Amino acid sequence: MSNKRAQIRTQIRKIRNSLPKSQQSIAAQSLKVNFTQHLKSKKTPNKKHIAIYFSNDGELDTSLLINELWQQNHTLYLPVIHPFNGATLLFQRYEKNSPMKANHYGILEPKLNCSQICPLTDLDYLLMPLVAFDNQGNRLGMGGGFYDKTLAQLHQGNWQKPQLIGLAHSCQKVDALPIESWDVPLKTIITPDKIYQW
Ligand SMILES: Nc1nc2c(c(=O)[nH]1)N(C=O)[C@@H](CNc1ccc(C(=O)N[C@@H](CCC(=O)O)C(=O)O)cc1)CN2
Ligand SMILES: Nc1ncnc2c1ncn2[C@@H]1O[C@H](COP(=O)(O)OP(=O)(O)OP(=O)(O)O)[C@@H](O)[C@H]1O
Repeated sequence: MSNKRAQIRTQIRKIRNSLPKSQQSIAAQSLKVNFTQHLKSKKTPNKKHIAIYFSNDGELDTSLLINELWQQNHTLYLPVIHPFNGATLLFQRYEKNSPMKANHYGILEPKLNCSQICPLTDLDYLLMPLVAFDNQGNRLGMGGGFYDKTLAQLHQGNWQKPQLIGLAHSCQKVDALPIESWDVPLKTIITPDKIYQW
């Protein structure tokens, strides 16, 4: 792992973990507004299959957005760390009463139920956590390679679905990230202040 990537991770994780609670709450509200507006701007009113994540480590809080998307009758999924297939993710249906358990990192995920897993290319949107992003839509994550390995199957060709959308605080933006061959750049990143599109 490049030292520079590790340095950026440590630095940005520290900054986002020190955001005051009041700012986190405002950011969660703005995320809800920004993503729902983004959906509306697409003028495709039907219900979508959307993978999201449970916030951890100072990440942009998704809880308000989750409730809003349920109210709008979209179908939601959360990442589940694959029980044996290396460090990849499965996306499992998430409903209000889904049984949950903490994963290796203490992040809640739905208890594995194979009948509720959505194939990656059946998702309309994949909302992704990230530690840092840059001016070109490159993404640096927590360092497990979970999302990159999961997306590797898509990266081979031209795919329509899912649309990859990164979620981040504005303070997670850097000018340029040192990129690696397996990094999958994002076309959209939503922050509380701005929607970036490439
Ligand atoms: N909210 C959220 N969920 C997610 C991710 C994420 O980045 N955010 N992931 C994105 O891939 C996957 C989990 N990846 C993670 C990788 C490292 C750590 C972490 O806290 N690492 C500790 C070391 C802990 C240990 O090794 O036991 C650390 O770096 O301090 C957390 C999640 C799946 N779910
Ligand atoms: N497509 C891939 N194929 C094989 N190995 C990969 C792939 N993507 C990432 N890796 C491995 O995973 C490790 C971590 O990758 P990286 O630092 O890019 O993770 P990250 O983007 O920060 O984490 P995450 O995607 O979980 O948020 C790398 O050292 C690399 O060896």
